[in-house]
Amino acid sequence: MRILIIGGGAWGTAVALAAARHPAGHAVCLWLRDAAQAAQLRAQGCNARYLPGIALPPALRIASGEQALQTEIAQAQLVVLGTPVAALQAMLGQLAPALRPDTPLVWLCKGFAPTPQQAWHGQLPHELQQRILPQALCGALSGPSFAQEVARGQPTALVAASAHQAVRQALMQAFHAHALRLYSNDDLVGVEVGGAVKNVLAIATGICDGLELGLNARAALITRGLAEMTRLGVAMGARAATFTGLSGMGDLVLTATGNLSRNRKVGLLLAQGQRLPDILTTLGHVAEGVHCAQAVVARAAQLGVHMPISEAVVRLLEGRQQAAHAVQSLLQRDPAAEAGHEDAAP
Ligand SMILES: NC(=O)c1ccc[n+]([C@@H]2O[C@H](COP(=O)([O-])OP(=O)(O)OC[C@H]3O[C@@H](n4cnc5c(N)ncnc54)[C@H](O)[C@@H]3O)[C@@H](O)[C@H]2O)c1
Ligand SMILES: O=P(O)(O)OC[C@H](O)CO
Repeated sequence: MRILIIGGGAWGTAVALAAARHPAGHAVCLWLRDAAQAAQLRAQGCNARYLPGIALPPALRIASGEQALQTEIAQAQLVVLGTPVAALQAMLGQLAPALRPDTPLVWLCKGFAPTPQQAWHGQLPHELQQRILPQALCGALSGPSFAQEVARGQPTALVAASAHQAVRQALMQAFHAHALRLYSNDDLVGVEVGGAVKNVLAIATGICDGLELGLNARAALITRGLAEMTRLGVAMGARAATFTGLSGMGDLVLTATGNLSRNRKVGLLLAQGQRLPDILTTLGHVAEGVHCAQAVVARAAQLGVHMPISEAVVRLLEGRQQAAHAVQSLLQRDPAAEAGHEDAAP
């Protein structure tokens, strides 16, 4: 299979590695927008900035430049977009001239478009795609997955999400092997909402742990976070069952508790009193929850969905509230019933 992965950050590179190591012997190309970085990857045989110490197999081709991109897109049997959500709108436009209508197109990003000044602010990846490439066969590869672990070949389960069977099958053929296990799901909305909202909730859990509120508080936050993620997803047309799966609960647990998470790290450092711009500078990687928290809350408000944890994260990120006050405001809310038990009035 001929596979093109666009974006040489941590996750794009890890996914390219997984495809290149597949026993079927796929022909894999990793395309980077930065020609100097591409040359460095070729020269050093690893992606020293994003995945230091992990060797790239010689068979993995590294490409750069607009002409090479258009040629690779036209020849690919699967195109994978590994860039952050903020780059998706532009990337979809770049793909348009060469993408064949029967070539499956899949994105790896997790978030809502964080572009307040644009009309598409707060849209999910598939909503952007529907505006720009409405005919394309699309989907997402999501689920609990730290790039470093996938790159090292450690066991990981992912979700191949698409309404199109051809896309789910292409993903299985490309990646399912050895330590990487893929599960299919046709609820793309649910998978995208889970991937986006878990980042915001991981910031909240990082704050909770950074303030040393305890393991009980962490479990409460994750569980109630899952409830608010599910409420938003269902209001947007997703199936509730998706949120109990890998791209919902699975990714929420990983990102909220795993110290490899950039979003969790943002929360831990905010709890120490560090300033958000300083945190983002030292992080050196994208933390999607920071960029899309406001969009999550705005989208929820439009739909009349209550998301108290995400709302508290937005107040903190915008500097409108201190962490300790956000905790107080969450604890002081009125008693409520658990989801599915609304008749059991408090
Ligand atoms: N790192 C992980 O463990 C992981 C796992 C699953 C999903 N994701 C998701 O994958 C997406 C990418 O994350 P990452 O970890 O690779 O980020 P990263 O910060 O490691 O790298 C981002 C990469 O995207 C590139 N980029 C940015 N704008 C671009 C553009 N317009 N065109 C081409 N390239 C562009 C940057 O140069 C950089 O190489 C995010 O949405 C993230 O939530 C990450
Ligand atoms: O490091 P994070 O917080 O961006 O999370 C990475 C992945 O999305 C975990 O599945």
